[in-house]
Amino acid sequence: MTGTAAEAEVVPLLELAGVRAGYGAIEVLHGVDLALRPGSLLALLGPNGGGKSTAMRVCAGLHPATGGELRFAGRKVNGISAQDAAKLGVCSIPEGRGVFPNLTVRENLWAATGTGARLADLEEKAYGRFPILGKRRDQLAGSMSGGEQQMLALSRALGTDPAVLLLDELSMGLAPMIVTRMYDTVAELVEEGLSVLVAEQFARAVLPIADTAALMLNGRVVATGAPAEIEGRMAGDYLGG
Ligand SMILES: Nc1ncnc2c1ncn2[C@@H]1O[C@H](COP(=O)(O)OP(=O)(O)OP(=O)(O)O)[C@@H](O)[C@H]1O
Repeated sequence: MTGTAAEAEVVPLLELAGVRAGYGAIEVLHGVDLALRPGSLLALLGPNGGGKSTAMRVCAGLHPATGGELRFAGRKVNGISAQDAAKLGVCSIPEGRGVFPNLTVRENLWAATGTGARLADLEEKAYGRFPILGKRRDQLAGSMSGGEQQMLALSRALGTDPAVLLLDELSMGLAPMIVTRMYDTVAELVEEGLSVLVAEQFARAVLPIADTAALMLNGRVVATGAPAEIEGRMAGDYLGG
């Protein structure tokens, strides 16, 4: 699904062009190029510490770029706040899930109504997609399994009706079967038109549903292409079992 002239003309919904970023004096992104086409899934792969999370945080307006351009639908949005990125429809589920452990499932969904969504609608969608959440509606999120928490995080994110979903290490701490189930849901969302950027160390989990993959090493995207092509370029270690 890559490489045709028609696809090359599509304006990416979210784009990093030569983006640099760091922590204090230490630069960790050294000119990152990434382009998320509308209605597609881009898998950002690579080993620990390569800069995937930092790139995701730049995309969400949570971390400043010190160079290059962050673009949304072709428009430069460097310096955008997380709130303004959310208003543009960029929603992120950070590494570690981003649910409130001391709130119940229902209260967690309620906390996502700040954007104007109705709790009843959020519940209907969440429990429709993940019936187990309906059964756990009065349970504290922190006492649920990792997979259930991830389902809740995803339901919260979808409640805001995002255009772009940023998922950082969805597979972390989850059993392989649950990871497959979660990525099946993500694939359905992409079918429905959502654009998704996934940072994932466990490449095998996401490659089957990705439209495009990018390999990040030491703060640089060293290859971008069709999933099979990128899989071929990756050392066995990086594929994560
Ligand atoms: N808050 C921080 N302060 C200082 N350095 C940081 C901070 N967060 C990340 N780093 C450093 O930036 C580099 C890139 O980290 P980043 O988390 O973006 O990589 P990653 O590819 O997502 O890896 P992981 O999957 O382990 O999160 C690493 O060397 C890391 O130690």
